[in-house]
Amino acid sequence: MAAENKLTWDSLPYQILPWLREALVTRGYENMTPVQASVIPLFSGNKDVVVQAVTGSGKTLAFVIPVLEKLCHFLREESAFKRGHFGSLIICPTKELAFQIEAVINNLVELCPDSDYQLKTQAVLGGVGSVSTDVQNFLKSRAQIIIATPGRALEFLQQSVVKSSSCQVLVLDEADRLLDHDFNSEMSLIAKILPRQKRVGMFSATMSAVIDDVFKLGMTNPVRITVKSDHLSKKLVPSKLKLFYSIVPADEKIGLLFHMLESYQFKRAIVYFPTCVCVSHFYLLLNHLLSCLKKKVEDYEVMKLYSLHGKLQLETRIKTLSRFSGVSECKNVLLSTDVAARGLDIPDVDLVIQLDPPTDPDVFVHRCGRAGRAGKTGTAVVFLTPGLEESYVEFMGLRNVELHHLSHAHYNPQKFEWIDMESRAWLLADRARHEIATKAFVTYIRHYSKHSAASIFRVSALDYWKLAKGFSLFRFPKMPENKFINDFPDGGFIDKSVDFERYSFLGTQKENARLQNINSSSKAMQLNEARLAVNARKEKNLPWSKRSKSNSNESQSSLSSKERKVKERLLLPDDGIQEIQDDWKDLVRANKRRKASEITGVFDEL
Ligand SMILES: Nc1ncnc2c1ncn2[C@@H]1O[C@H](COP(=O)(O)OP(=O)(O)OP(=O)(O)O)[C@@H](O)[C@H]1O
Repeated sequence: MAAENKLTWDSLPYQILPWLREALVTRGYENMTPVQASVIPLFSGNKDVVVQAVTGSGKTLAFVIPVLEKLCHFLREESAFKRGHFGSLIICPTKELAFQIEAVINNLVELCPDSDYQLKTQAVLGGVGSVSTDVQNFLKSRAQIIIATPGRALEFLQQSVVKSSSCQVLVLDEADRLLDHDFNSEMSLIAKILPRQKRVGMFSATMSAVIDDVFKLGMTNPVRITVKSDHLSKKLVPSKLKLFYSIVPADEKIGLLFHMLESYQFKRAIVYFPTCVCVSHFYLLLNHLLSCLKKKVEDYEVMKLYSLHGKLQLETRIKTLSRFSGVSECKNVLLSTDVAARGLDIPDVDLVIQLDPPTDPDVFVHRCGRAGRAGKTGTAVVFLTPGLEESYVEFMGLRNVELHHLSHAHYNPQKFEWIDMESRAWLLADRARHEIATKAFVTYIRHYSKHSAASIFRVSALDYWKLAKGFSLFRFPKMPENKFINDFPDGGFIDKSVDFERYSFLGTQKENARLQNINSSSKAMQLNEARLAVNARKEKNLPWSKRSKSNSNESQSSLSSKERKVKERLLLPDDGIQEIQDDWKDLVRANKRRKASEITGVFDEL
């Protein structure tokens, strides 16, 4: 990092522990960054701090150094923490970030020659093993520094053998995220469990809404420290990070993305998508398009794609991140949800592309901030669709985030028509791909409805035809939003040439199940027809006054009340019981999954 004004470790108003100073220099941190110079003396002393500093400015060391110093001082006086006690709790919103913080600490601690200190860390993470395993490991290792995600941190603290009375420091990394409504209740309970006599540090690049919560966490005399990109500007992003927007119709986004990934010079890029299924769909599709290019162009410069989202196993997520960050001969591109938006420090990410702005404008700053870190240059581009979304530029300007227009003079949409053709052929080859694309489309719309800037991002104003084309859909799914679609086609069929009766799965098991389903549906239809005929005959024999009542009872009774509600919600035309039952089953499954993911943590939604 460029040392502005040479802030050496010796220029601190007190002397940093000699082993730590040496370890820092050995690890390449010759000088302090501005945020470290401002925070360390206060937080190592007796102040609680609320720190807002631009992405990539070195906030991690700004809390890691005080944490290590406090624990070393404690250990020097008390020689050890009692069994079941710990000295510091660092909470962050994602597992990836927890591992990253743990690595930064261990990287320094392993250079500590003084056997008196023996500082140890433990990651305590939701969805990883059980809390009782965490406790067993903790009692065995006697780790003094716990790095945890909020839900598991609370569970851990609630175990009777875990004693929090010796906790000296509480750190909230990405504090604004930890104090928002998703985690607020856990954080309040954690604050009640921890002793009052502790230092608290809150860190983030965005701190819009946390100030009211400061006192809830037991901060007695907090100091607010704000470090902007340079002293004169109010900018919330690093000065070497250039922010751009491009106006792109929804059906041209993938073409333009391809163009940029092909023609831009970069080492590592992160492309953000709104939901896990969107990442899965576009990861598969883009990989296919890349393989097409490799066949067409002989010396095509290979680009490697990676996908990351919260529905992947933790092990896969960690492996993906390490491969994406590792040495590579070619350009590396990570397709991700917001699971990689905050805190991740991946070397040499120099390009960030957002296919859509995030629902929370603060997340925009964090996403962009994966590039242009530690004084390096970076570029971040967001795609906006023409119409209402253009006002996002002004909206962000009011938040001191200045976006510049990026035109793509060398981009010729016609040159990318092959993408539409290849995508179509690829989807037609396997009905499963169309199912994923459909799910991605639905989750996209659900996600779009959650934008906090609701006047800019209106579900009713979306261009559904172009959007569906962007997802390569052959048929609109049944969903309440269909009422917003102009000239909604009969049965939702967009591409009438696709015969859905014959549209098959590549996998034999799925295809057999589909064929069986068709078979049993047609049998059910025959039975139903027979039943209707019997009913019609019965009705003929009924007195006239009772006819209509019995008719309505008949049609209603074949559906359960829940199914009826689903039918109403889906605005279905009266097109068969089987489909309603399928939709109902899907909804029940989705609800179960949602409940399960609520238990494992909100970030699993990403
Ligand atoms: N004193 C220093 N000298 C040189 N490099 C540093 C120094 N402090 C931190 N860095 C490097 O700067 C990069 C960014 O640091 P860090 O991840 O702590 O940023 P951050 O402010 O927490 O960012 P974010 O807001 O995105 O979480 C890291 O690669 C880190 O190694």
